[in-house]
Order: sequence, then C-alpha cells, then structure tokens
Amino acid sequence: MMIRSKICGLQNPEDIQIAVNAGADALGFVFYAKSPRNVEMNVAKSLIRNVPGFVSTVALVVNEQTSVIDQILKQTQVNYLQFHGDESGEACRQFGVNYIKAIRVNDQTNFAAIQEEFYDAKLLLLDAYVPGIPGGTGQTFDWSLIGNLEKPWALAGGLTPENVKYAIDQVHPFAVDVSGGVEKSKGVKDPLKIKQFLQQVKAVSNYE
Ligand SMILES: O=C(O)c1ccccc1NCC(=O)[C@H](O)[C@H](O)COP(=O)(O)O
Repeated sequence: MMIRSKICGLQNPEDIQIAVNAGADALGFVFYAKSPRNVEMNVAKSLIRNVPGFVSTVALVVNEQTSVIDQILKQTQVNYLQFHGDESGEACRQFGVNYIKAIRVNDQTNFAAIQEEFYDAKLLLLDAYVPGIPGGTGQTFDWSLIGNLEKPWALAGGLTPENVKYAIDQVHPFAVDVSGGVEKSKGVKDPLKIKQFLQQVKAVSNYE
C-alpha cells in the first residue's frame, strides 16, 4: 500500500521544491508564533500560491482565534486546517474546510471518544505527548498505546529517515508526518534528509 507523507514546518521555496520533487503528498505551514517554524501570513501566502496542484497544503494552528483562522483561509487558500490544541470537534468543523486533528497520545488517550468527537476529520494525526509543547517535539511516543481507529490516521512524532521504515512496519499508518527529523537544526530544514525520508517511505510503499 502507498503510504502518504507530509513534510511539516516549511518556510521557504527551496525546501518546498525539494519536498515536492521528492514526492511529498502534503506540505505543512505552522501558524504559531511561539514556534521556530512559524510563518508570517504574507510569506505563507506566497509560498502556498506556488505549490503545484495535487500537492496538498496544510495550515497548523494551536487554539487559534476564529478570526485569525478565517484570515489564514482567505489569504492562503490552504487545502486543510490541522488543529494542534484543545479544539473541540465543533471548533474544528466550523470553517467548513477539510481538517486534520492532531492527538497527543498518552496512556489516558481514549481513541473511541476521539473518533466520535472528530468523526468528520479527514485524518487523525497521532503525535507525542510532551507537556507544554503542542507539536513539533521531535519525540517518538509509545506506539503500543495506539488504539483501534477506523478512520485513516497519520503517525507523527520523532520520525526520521532512519526510523520511518521501521515505524511503518510496526504500526501501519495511512500516512507519516515529519518536521524535526528532516532538519539540520531547530526550524532549519535539511534538503538531503527530506529526500532520504521520502525515499524511505516510498521504498516501504513499494513492498507493502
Ligand atoms: O512544528 C512546530 O513547531 C509546531 C508547533 C506547534 C504545533 C505544531 C507544530 N508542529 C507539528 C508538526 O510538525 C507535526 O506534528 C510533526 O509531524 C511532528 O513533529 P516532529 O516530531 O518534529 O517530527
């Protein structure tokens, strides 16, 4: 089966080009001022405008005001919203735009309740739970905590070119999502690691 991939935290046209050419299915843009990967609206607008068709663009937000999200949608015409905070299902669906809900998994995570709350999410994105950090932690989590999910889900959290094949073999996600694992330093993408990561994902996809 083909495993879908998203490269997250993109901030410049060069890295986008590398990711697109190497076959990324989706590109993530962080709209969260506290993140080293944050993109200003005008920059995001120009970056997203130049992403070719059939490559999805995703705006990441954390407990953001409705008016700001309205602006993101209006200015960038991004394809998906990805919610990383404590947003309810109702808060996520109020924009009438396809959305992804990030779930920071720990031993308290109730997968049945999540599936019910976010029944119309296009994907659930399972990420590491690190207190006080909403995402992009670079940490893996205990994959044995992943419960039954009927809807497609993406594995995130601490993935790298070195461990992504193993991770896919272990938990069989619909998609994988990476940020820190394809960086040289916090917030600075490494073109070689982006290519290697996507090559690894495609290699698994070919034999699965
Ligand atoms: O990247 C950030 O800084 C960030 C900040 C706030 C909310 C979400 C954020 N990123 C989310 C992601 O990039 C994804 O969850 C990613 O797949 C996981 O990150 P990583 O463990 O660094 O690969």
